[in-house]
Amino acid sequence: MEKGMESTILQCDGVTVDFDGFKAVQGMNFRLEKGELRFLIGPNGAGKTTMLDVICGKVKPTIGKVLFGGKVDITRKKEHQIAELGIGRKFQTPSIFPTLTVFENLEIAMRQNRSVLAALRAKLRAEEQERIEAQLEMIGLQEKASWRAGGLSHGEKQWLEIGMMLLQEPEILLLDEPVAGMTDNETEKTGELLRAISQTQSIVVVEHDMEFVRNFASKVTVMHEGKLLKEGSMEEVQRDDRVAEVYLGKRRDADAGRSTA
Ligand SMILES: Nc1ncnc2c1ncn2[C@@H]1O[C@H](COP(=O)(O)OP(=O)(O)OP(=O)(O)O)[C@@H](O)[C@H]1O
Repeated sequence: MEKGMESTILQCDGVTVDFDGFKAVQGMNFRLEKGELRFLIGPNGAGKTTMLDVICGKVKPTIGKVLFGGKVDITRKKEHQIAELGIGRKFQTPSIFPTLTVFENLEIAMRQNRSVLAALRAKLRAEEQERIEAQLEMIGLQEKASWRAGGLSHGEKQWLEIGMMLLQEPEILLLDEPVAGMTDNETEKTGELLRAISQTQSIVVVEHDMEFVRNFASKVTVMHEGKLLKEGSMEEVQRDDRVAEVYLGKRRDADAGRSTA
């Protein structure tokens, strides 16, 4: 989709999550446009992961709405129904089949409705073979299609899992710290992969690696104590005194902040 024709794919209105009296998220508003690569940042315990959990249906908000595609309120739907609607979640630890090849992992992901054995036994149609090959190219693993997935590097395993998610054709991908533990080179490649994906899909990334965010974010959402603290470009966010305060734990001198911004 052209950037000028963006429209809202996800809208969270006044989301509050209460864990036995503790409000992990409080009145959070969040809006994601189609084809956006959005970064969700904030100090430890800010509520970022809980927001992803709400969007994918793992956690139910006590108050608030989550509208997908402008009309469906998904807060009452089950996790698997939300996944079927087109919201894919990737956790930090890869969930690949280590003893199967890279290609077989992608094959299984494409045929998610069948059992592993049935998926591997069914003959691939030419068009399915092409889809897997295109996916291998996108995640940069064409040369390793016949490798056992368990033998891949940490970064490659993450890309394989992203490729597996993409074969399920989600409209939104939710990623939790995708570059944690990656080498600089792998981190750079991951940023480029996410950019490429955002040509056709929308992505929300929870991230602590600020250099990665600086290099790849156009819009950043900052959370603090369960609330929206600031939203804007990385430059705008970095200039904000309240953001500096929550990250550094002290108030930055406002004048000094302005003169160095
Ligand atoms: N199931 C739960 N029960 C009780 N409290 C929880 C639960 N899950 C999270 N919390 C608390 O909610 C708050 C927000 O947690 P969350 O994991 O969303 O923060 P975060 O911003 O993702 O932090 P981090 O960057 O450290 O992963 C934290 O104080 C956490 O301890």
